[in-house]
Amino acid sequence: MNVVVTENYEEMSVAAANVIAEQLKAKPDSVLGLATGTTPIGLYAELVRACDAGEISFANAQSFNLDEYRGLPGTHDQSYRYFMQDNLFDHVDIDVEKTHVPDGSMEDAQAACDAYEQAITQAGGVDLQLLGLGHNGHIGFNEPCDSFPVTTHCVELTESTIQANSRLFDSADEVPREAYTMGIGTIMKARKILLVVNGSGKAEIVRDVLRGPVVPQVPASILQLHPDVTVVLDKEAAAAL
Ligand SMILES: N[C@@H]1[C@@H](O)[C@H](O)[C@@H](COP(=O)(O)O)O[C@@H]1O
Repeated sequence: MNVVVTENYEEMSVAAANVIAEQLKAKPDSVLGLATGTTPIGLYAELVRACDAGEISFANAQSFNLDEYRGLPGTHDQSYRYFMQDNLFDHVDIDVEKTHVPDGSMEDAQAACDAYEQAITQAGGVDLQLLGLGHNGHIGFNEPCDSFPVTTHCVELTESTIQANSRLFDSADEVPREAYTMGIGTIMKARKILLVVNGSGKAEIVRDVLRGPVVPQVPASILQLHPDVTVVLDKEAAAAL
């Protein structure tokens, strides 16, 4: 595991964006696994800048996002599809047809998840998967539980995740209770993984993830077993290491 500690959020964002930029330069038709949340907003802004400047191109790339709220159409301003359009897709040269986010408006959870898993396989798998980290160690929406979920599935969100994400909705009541997410197995199949974390509030969970035992109660701890992981932290998130 390659752990990079940066001074602040801006440096973290640039360092992480550089990993994605290098991937695109080495393989223009990369399959990128993308993430939402507040953590990658600066990283996406840096990718938009690099694309504008002609340093990188997404023209031949494909993308698969980690997760989506169940029940939110892509037009809802808190859906992850909307987030991706707003923060990245609308501002770079990616073909929107080649961008994939689980379809939160599909009622049949099993069908939605199976179709997504199949689409990833058909694309040849993910070359580089970007991840943020939940306060409880979740990645995507793989919440702490008793065994690692393997494939894309429907999850019930924990109360702590609902509370954490409620800041983006008008109230906690409006946060969907379920989501579709890639499984831990789906994530671990990515050829490379890039985990990005900032802020003192995540220092302890970063320590548990990187230095603690590999247990499904800390879902991201499984990354210790992946052969090619880069972790980019700001110094606050790295404080307990
Ligand atoms: N499903 C997303 C995760 O993919 C994300 O990594 C996490 C952390 O979000 P933030 O970066 O806002 O702390 O929150 C959400 O629950």
